[in-house]
Amino acid sequence: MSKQFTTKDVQEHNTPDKGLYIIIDNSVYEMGGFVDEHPGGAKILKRVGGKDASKQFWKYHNESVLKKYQERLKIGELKESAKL
Ligand code: HEM
Repeated sequence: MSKQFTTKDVQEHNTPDKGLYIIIDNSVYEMGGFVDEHPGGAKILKRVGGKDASKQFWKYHNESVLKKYQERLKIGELKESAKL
């Protein structure tokens, strides 16, 4: 089973130093090691650290980006109770 996170866990990881967690749909991604490589730039990613970035993600990317990077960046899922 994949690791479960609360929205609080995600909120507490909002800088590359602490770990830069973002939520896309109900999955949690750790972007700290990827910010400097992100083709869309580091700044825009840092701005959504600790937050749900689903809307922004789907605006600029498609499913193939997620498929390509999820093995490297995905660290788990949001807990059921955190979806409220
Ligand atoms: C798992 C998270 C993410 C991954 C793996 C990722 C990866 C990428 C990749 C590979 C590109 C190059 C274009 C492409 O191949 O489609 C890109 C472009 C971009 N990304 Fe991300 N990205 C992520 C999250 C985000 C988020 C959360 C934002 C906004 C807050 C963002 C904003 C952008 C922008 C603005 C571009 C440039 C689009 C363009 O030049 O047309 N990305 N990203």
